Amino acid sequence: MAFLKEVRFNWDQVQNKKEYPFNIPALQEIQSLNLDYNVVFFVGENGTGKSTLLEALAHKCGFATMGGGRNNILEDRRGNFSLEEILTLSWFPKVDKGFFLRAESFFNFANYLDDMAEEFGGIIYASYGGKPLQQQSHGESFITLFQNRFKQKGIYLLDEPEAALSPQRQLAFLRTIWELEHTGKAQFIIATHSPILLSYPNSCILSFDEKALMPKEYQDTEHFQLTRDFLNNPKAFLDKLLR
Ligand SMILES: Nc1ncnc2c1ncn2[C@@H]1O[C@H](COP(=O)(O)OP(=O)(O)OP(=O)(O)O)[C@@H](O)[C@H]1O
Repeated sequence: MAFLKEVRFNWDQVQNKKEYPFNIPALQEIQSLNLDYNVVFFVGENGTGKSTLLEALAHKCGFATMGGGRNNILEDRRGNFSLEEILTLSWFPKVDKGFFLRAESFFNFANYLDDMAEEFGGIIYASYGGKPLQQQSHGESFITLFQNRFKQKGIYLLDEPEAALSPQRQLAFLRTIWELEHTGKAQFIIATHSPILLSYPNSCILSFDEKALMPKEYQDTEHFQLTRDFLNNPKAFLDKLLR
């Protein structure tokens, strides 16, 4: 269910649009962003601003900025979250549960759980499959997280969840998304480079590659087209690339 309907950007509060995080080209012309979909994807080339917007949304939702939910206090020491200050979120209904997954700092999140377990005991792992995430492979710990922590009604902000997942597990993850979203329990906003995840039906794909962030059809994404063309003829691609 789409809980977060819209994000408005209050650019009049920005003094210098040349400085990070206000200098992201795909965002600078945007006054409001329609997020009224159960599943929204952010796509775009590396460095186009997907994580920056996702982190600002996570911070605005009150989630731990290194990843986690509201009750986790794992903060990003980079501490630059000024983008969130110019965002106004429109909710209906408002939810305050959910999770922010950052694949790149998931190790820190697992460490954080271990520190908490030392202080409060193994009960800390109850929502994470009953054992330390560090004792599982990267991919297994992601699956454990999805299966055990992604149950509550809420908003799930995921930054490159495919990072640790095999193609088969990415397909399984599509099923996890479906089970939560089609029963009205969850809204997902996912930054991804995965053509498998992007195939999820009835989603909204927002492309950061355009002059201003805009929706794109799955088949029109570079992720789909490049992967399709490559797999249709890997040899021709490699002959051209490696000569
Ligand atoms: N703390 C920071 N200070 C200054 N610039 C930054 C900071 N963090 C990111 N940037 C820059 O902002 C731009 C957007 O970065 P961001 O991480 O949001 O991109 P992205 O689309 O998520 O990339 P990727 O697909 O590689 O994860 C990049 O040019 C990056 O170098």
